[in-house]
Amino acid sequence: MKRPPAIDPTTHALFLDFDGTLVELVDDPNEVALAADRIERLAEMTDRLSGALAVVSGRRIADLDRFLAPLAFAAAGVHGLERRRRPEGEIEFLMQPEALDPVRDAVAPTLEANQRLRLEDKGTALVLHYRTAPDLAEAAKSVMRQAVAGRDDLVVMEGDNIVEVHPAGMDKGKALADFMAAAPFVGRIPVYLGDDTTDEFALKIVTDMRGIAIKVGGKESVAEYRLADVADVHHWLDVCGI
Ligand SMILES: O=P(O)(O)OC[C@H]1O[C@H](O[C@H]2O[C@H](CO)[C@@H](O)[C@H](O)[C@H]2O)[C@H](O)[C@@H](O)[C@@H]1O
Repeated sequence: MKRPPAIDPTTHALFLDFDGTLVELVDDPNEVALAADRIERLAEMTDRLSGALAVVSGRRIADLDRFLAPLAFAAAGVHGLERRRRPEGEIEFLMQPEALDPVRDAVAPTLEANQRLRLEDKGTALVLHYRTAPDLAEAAKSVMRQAVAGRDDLVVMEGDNIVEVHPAGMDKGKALADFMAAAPFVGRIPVYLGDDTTDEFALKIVTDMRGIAIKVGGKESVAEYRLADVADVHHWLDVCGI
């Protein structure tokens, strides 16, 4: 396992995935938690990086704000379909929730029949969770694939014990590249930390940009560097040089 190098607060920009990177994975998506001192540390790092720190998540930005309260951070939410370039800025929504109404209708009977599946409606994305019902994984994936059949404006994306449908054309890599094109990120070298398959889009872009791509955990990755788990991420954030 190759440990990441030190970070220079004057030349790097830091992008952090949320679930599985900053917070431990748990059964109930509403029950994740980050200790207050860890949130303070992120704010301190934001200051040292002159604002060049963003959370890049599959979560809605409103949900990230709830978990990171009382502070707020620059963020790309729902894999980039929501954007906020500065902590105090407005959230931009790149798609409207109505696009997913036919998918909501299509999955409703499966949810009714399989009540151990959990639907997370993020407005611009719909997620079926099967962490507590692994035997229903195939049913969840199948209903989502069928719901988008013939719709080239929607994609199915799989994550850690979830299957998600959202509008096509966006992923964490594209979101990161857009952030890197404008202040306060432009001109810096990107550093990205993420654990899941959906983070590979960003880890690839960062590798192409000759940045520092850091995979959290043991899954296969394009990333050059590794951290073992969430605890190791927080240890590294404390010693990384920012
Ligand atoms: O991009 P991320 O910040 O890693 O968000 C990815 C998804 O995170 C959440 O689901 C994951 O975490 C849950 C809580 O630990 C867990 O129960 C689930 O199995 C994981 O996949 C979130 O609920 C999703 O909307 C995000 O897309």
